[in-house]
Amino acid sequence: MKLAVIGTGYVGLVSGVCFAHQGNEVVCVDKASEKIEMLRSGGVPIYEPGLKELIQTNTAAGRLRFTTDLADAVRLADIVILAVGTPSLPNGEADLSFIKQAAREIGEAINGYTIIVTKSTVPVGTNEKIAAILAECTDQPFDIASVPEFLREGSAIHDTLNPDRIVIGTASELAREQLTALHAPLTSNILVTDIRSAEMIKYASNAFLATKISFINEIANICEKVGADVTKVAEGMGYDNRIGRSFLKAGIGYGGSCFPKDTQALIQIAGHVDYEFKLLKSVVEVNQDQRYNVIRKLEAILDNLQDMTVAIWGLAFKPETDDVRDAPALEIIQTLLERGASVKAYDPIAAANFSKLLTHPHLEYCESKEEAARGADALCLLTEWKEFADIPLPELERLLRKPILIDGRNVFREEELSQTSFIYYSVGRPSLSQGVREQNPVLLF
Ligand SMILES: NC(=O)c1ccc[n+]([C@@H]2O[C@H](COP(=O)([O-])OP(=O)(O)OC[C@H]3O[C@@H](n4cnc5c(N)ncnc54)[C@H](O)[C@@H]3O)[C@@H](O)[C@H]2O)c1
Ligand SMILES: O=c1ccn([C@@H]2O[C@H](COP(=O)(O)OP(=O)(O)O[C@H]3O[C@H](CO)[C@@H](O)[C@H](O)[C@H]3O)[C@@H](O)[C@H]2O)c(=O)[nH]1
Repeated sequence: MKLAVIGTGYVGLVSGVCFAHQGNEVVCVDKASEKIEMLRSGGVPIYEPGLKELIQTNTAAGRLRFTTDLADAVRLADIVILAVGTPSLPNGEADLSFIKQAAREIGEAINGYTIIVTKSTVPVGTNEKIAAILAECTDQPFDIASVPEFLREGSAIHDTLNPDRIVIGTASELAREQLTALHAPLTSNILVTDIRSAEMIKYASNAFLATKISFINEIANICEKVGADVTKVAEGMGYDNRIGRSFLKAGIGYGGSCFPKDTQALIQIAGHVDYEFKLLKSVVEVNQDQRYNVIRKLEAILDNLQDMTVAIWGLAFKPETDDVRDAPALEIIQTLLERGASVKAYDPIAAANFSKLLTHPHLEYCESKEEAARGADALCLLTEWKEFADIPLPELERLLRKPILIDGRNVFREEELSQTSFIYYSVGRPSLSQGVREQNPVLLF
């Protein structure tokens, strides 16, 4: 099939490349000419394991090309995939301006029957608005479909080539047939729904996963007070198939380009139909507060952060990505700086993107984890990059001025810590934190 993919962010680029890899003829379009130039010259604007190689293979095979000319790509395509951004507006609603603009441009370009598929995450009812915009711009025949994307950054190619399910929301029999044929090589688990249900499936899925994370983070906070270990609690819960093991890792809360924005957008979607989504509001509130536990723990040990030097390991919102959108590290570092600390930060991949968001006279970006730790009064681990877990703890202890380690992702194990004199706080594992070990909680019931 001939596909045009509009937008070369994570979703557009990865899905375009993967569809090409399946043997389709794909043109990826972006209005950002610097991205297209980079892609044409063999570069990749995002860090995603395996993506560069897959782009090279499929470009060389002549199945994949890149352009800024949306009209040309759309004219040649049987199926047009919309994968532009839907960022948050200040009130939390999804900003649909990129979607509407792209829909107008597509409408003006289509040439013969075309299926327009929305992969961007959009509020319920948006695909109908897209259809209305298209109809205003063309008298050519078209159908629309909502095919939400579920890939995760860092494992985007694997997720796209091995999806748990494909959801196709459409009212058109022809679109259903063609889109089922397009996705059939990826999975047999294809669910066809009406358009509004498909749009809702995406938000409900992200909101549910975010709820699991806030739930386990609250359990972790209670574990710290009652002397239980959240990693054991999560393991014990996860063996129950009705609960499942995934998304029960306690930490500093979720970040990234999706959960924060999509939870806020769903609260707004509900609000527009006069429904207060109380549970999801609490999920967001818990998540927002969770990252400040890092600061609270530091202050519990150091008392005052003024003139302290704090090392930060990890800036990306999760490992294996250079994406720093809504990364918890941002607010944590800003708070440290506001409280008078100096910060030495290191991330293997994401520092360049992070430094576009935050510069400060007391914030230094370091070239290695060792450089960041050297001479610091405390170290906070915020992203669980593998290289952090690999460092021998006695070596780390020698680098730091004070052996204080706040592990926001529960990376280190008791056996490793027992050979050191670290004051160690993790998340929901009180038996490992010296501070709590010294004052075992008394349970009055
Ligand atoms: N990032 C993810 O992991 C992920 C996963 C699933 C779903 N989503 C959803 O997919 C959508 C895209 O997310 P992303 O992170 O890939 O986006 P992004 O913001 O990183 O990239 C979007 C791209 O679209 C381009 N663009 C905007 N308007 C255009 C136009 N008219 N013509 C051509 N190009 C245009 C922009 O220049 C940009 O490069 C969002 O709705 C997001 O919620 C994202
Ligand atoms: O047990 C867990 C799992 C994740 N996280 C955090 O949650 C955030 C999101 O992680 P993840 O879901 O792995 O990454 P994303 O790339 O943001 O993917 C989510 O958002 C995408 C965009 O909508 C969806 O397509 C994916 O299905 C959905 O998992 C990160 O900050 C993680 O550190 C935890 O704290 N604990």
